[in-house]
Amino acid sequence: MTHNNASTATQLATRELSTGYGSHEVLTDITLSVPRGSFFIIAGPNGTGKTTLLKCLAGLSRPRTGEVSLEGTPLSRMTRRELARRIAFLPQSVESAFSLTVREVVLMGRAPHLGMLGFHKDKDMALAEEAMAFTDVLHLADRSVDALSGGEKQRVFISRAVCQQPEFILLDEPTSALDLAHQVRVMDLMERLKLERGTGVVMVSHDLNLAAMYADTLCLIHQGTVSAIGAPPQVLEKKRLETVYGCRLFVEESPAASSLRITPVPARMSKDAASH
Ligand SMILES: Nc1ncnc2c1ncn2[C@@H]1O[C@H](COP(=O)(O)OP(=O)(O)OP(=O)(O)O)[C@@H](O)[C@H]1O
Repeated sequence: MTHNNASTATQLATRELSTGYGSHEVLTDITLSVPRGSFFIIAGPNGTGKTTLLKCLAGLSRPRTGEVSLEGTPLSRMTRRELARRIAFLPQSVESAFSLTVREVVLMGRAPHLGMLGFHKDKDMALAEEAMAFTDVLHLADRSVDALSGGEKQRVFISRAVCQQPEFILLDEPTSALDLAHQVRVMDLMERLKLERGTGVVMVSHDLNLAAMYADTLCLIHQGTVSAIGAPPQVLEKKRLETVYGCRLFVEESPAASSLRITPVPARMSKDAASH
């Protein structure tokens, strides 16, 4: 089922966003928007401000100037609870302080939706089961999260975000510690969330090849500003990427999904790269 267009009017957007830490300005004048039902990937070299941007989009950091808004309402005017109902954020690493079972962690996704007394209802339990099935962790439901592998844990925290039923899900490098099969699994899950539930997916990733295959919009950040934004083939231009990343690259047609494939070139082969 493809999500209808009614909700694509809902946008998570920044306008002239600038921010930093102390005297260090990290992001300058970032204006972008992500519609619901789209897959938006943020890439760029280390230390260029991708995580900082994602935290601003999640409402966890306030920009110094400019604004982040959801459906036209500035995040700064929304309560934490409302934000948590509408936007799920998965940081680079999630540590659980207590030894909780997978079901308990996934149920935590319902917290922003609970009534005054904070009791889970049958509906919350059913949504947790559904989220665990969607992310293929149902068979782990009664296991302690602490005793799971990195890939399994990653899926549990994605499951918690799915259970939250957010309009937007924001993920910081969710595939960086995963093997190839699990990388594709996480990307496929996000694609299903986008298509079946109309969720807006915003992901920070260093993997330009995955971005080329999955992103509707790729945003390349360089030195705190948007270097390029658009469909992956428009952004993944050899000269631009070599300038931004400061290395030689092969950029060629990939056999997969008629997308581009980017390969960094070892120094000993860099003469060959010039001709590609
Ligand atoms: N809490 C902080 N206090 C001070 N400086 C910070 C803080 N967090 C990040 N920075 C600095 O801000 C800059 C951008 O950091 P950020 O984590 O947003 O970059 P990034 O593009 O996500 O990097 P990476 O690809 O390495 O994860 C870096 O120079 C970093 O050292």
